[in-house]
Amino acid sequence: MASLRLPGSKSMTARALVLSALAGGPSTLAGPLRARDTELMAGALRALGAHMSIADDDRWLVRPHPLVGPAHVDVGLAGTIMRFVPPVAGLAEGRITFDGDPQARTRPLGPLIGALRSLGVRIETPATGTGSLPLTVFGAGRVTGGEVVIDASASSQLVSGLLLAAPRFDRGVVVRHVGPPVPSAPHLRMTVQMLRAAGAAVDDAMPDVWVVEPGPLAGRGWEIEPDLSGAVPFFAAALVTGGEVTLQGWPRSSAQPVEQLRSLLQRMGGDVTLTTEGLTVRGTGTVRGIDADLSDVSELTPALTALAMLADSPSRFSGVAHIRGHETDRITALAREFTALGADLTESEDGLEIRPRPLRGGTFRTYHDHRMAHAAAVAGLAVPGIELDDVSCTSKTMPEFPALWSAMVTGKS
Ligand SMILES: O=C(O)C1=C[C@@H](OP(=O)(O)O)[C@@H](O)[C@H](O)C1
Ligand SMILES: C=C(OP(=O)(O)O)C(=O)O
Repeated sequence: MASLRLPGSKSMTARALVLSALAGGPSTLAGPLRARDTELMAGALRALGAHMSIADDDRWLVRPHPLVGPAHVDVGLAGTIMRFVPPVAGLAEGRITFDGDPQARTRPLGPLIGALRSLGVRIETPATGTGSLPLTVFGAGRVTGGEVVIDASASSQLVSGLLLAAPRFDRGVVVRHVGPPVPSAPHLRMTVQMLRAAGAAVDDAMPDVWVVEPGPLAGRGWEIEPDLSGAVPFFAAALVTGGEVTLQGWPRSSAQPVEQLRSLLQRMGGDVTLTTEGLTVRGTGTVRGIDADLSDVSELTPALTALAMLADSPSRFSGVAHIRGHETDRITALAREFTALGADLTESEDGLEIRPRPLRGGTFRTYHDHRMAHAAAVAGLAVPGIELDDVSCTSKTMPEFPALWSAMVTGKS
């Protein structure tokens, strides 16, 4: 039995920082995530002029300030920064350059660049550019805004980025998605919910259309929920071992996709309950294979794949073609690394088919991807001798992952 206190949600922390930097007065973030992605996000907004006090682990303070360049934004490997900050840079005055880790340069950004240009933002990319980093925004101090059509099938963040800055555009924004389905719908709902909490008028009643009216954003106190995605490998551990894992401090009502997760874990043989202590997952030690569309919770694919490999029947995961553009091509990376450990799994264009059979130990490459490390950790509960080539990638969203994991495994949490 383990009871864990996990850091705040990466997605909520990123949104709260952006909305706070664009607000008319100061804001606080209670329980923020301190990790590479969110520290770089705070650094990016600070480079644009916002005052960020983030020394205290439990409470960050943001004081908005007029946005100005010149500035350089290091996005690291964070999708949230490369998609949420260029629209903010358009509102700043001056030249703002963006770049990141080598793998960040392969992540899809073209639709956002095109959309921002059509909304009146001047952006330059190298002549050899392929619709990704590096790029330069020549901020004019204002963005006209208006209607824009975008294919956001590569990432919901392409829409979220436009929406978060849109109240500050002269005409707000109407975003229409055209193309294959936009993944990660719960993250879009989180964007809309947090915009409304900051006082923005948002209409998302029509499928694939989002309308944000121009208007002020209010500074406020943000309560950041514990990170549900970061909790999933720990919940998976409960299923694999037949144990019980509680995520402390879980709110009664959440902006994260807890119902989708509950349904998946229950179908795989777990029991999920919300008590006064938190969100508790119980396992029986038997894991069941499932056929599931993971598009709502695509970032959980690596941990769920590891779980499916330890199940008593095959699984098929679909709906996640776009995770080939996450920190690494997660479909290929999972297939390659688990096959090397003796697994029988095959890639499809939009997912994975997993036929469980005994695995052996060996080296598991993470490709700088924190969630690959989570997958290996889950598999390692049942298979001795799996060695990660690099565990430091977990600092992207949870630097304390290695310590928390070993505390759980050794019964100290
Ligand atoms: O907006 C966000 O905070 C996120 C949206 C999702 O991105 P995609 O839609 O690209 O999957 C998710 O996978 C990512 O980890 C965080
Ligand atoms: C896809 C992820 O991150 P990012 O915000 O960089 O897209 C993730 O955390 O699984």
